[in-house]
Amino acid sequence: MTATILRAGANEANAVTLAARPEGLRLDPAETAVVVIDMQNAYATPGGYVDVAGFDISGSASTIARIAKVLDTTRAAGMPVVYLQNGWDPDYVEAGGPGSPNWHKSNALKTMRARPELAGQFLARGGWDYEIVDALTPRPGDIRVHKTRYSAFFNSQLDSVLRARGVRNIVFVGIATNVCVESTLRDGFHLEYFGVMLEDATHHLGPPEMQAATVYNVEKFFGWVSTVADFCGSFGQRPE
Ligand SMILES: NC(=O)N/C=C\C(=O)O
Repeated sequence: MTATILRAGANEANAVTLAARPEGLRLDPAETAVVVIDMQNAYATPGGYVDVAGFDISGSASTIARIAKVLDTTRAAGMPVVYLQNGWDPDYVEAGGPGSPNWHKSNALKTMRARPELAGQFLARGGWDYEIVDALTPRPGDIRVHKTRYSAFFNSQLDSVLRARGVRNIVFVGIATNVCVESTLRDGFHLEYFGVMLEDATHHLGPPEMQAATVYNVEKFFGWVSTVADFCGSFGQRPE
């Protein structure tokens, strides 16, 4: 850690120092939220969409356990927990038809088209695949936001939910590092949010280089990278 950045306008008296790369950050908990990206059965449970589509989800159990620790610390510190849930209505109108690139690129939609016996199973609101994994079930006071594309800022309530609470700093956890986490952190950057990714509370889709590539992108261009231990150590010391 070479330097420490205090976000302009933040309340220094309340700020907490978070070890991060490329610089440490001083963050005011009153302006900080944890955003949980897509910790749904689809992405983190055997039998869910990405498992059936052939991606390796062997790292998801340890990721879930580390996210649970982050959320305990976040709630105890009085900071908002915002859960994103990726998916569409049961008729898949929100997925877009052939006129949408999403229709062509979504591996959930492609897998269901290739295997008609799976039609309707993946990422449909109201179904098991869409639900948050049991171990991370939202608690009273947590916020759920639905999203229909990789970036959680696109056509969703996320920006309004955060701005209404005065949030300027977003700590990201979830799956997948290289798809929805990175897309959302990038869009947050362009909306002037300070984005921090907890690298060991995220998990990639595809080969391990994908995790490393996003860590590089975030650290070098779009935000800051920290760890679960550093986050819990810093924010866990605040009185409830
Ligand atoms: N949550 C994600 O990162 N999703 C990635 C792929 C997909 O939803 O098909």
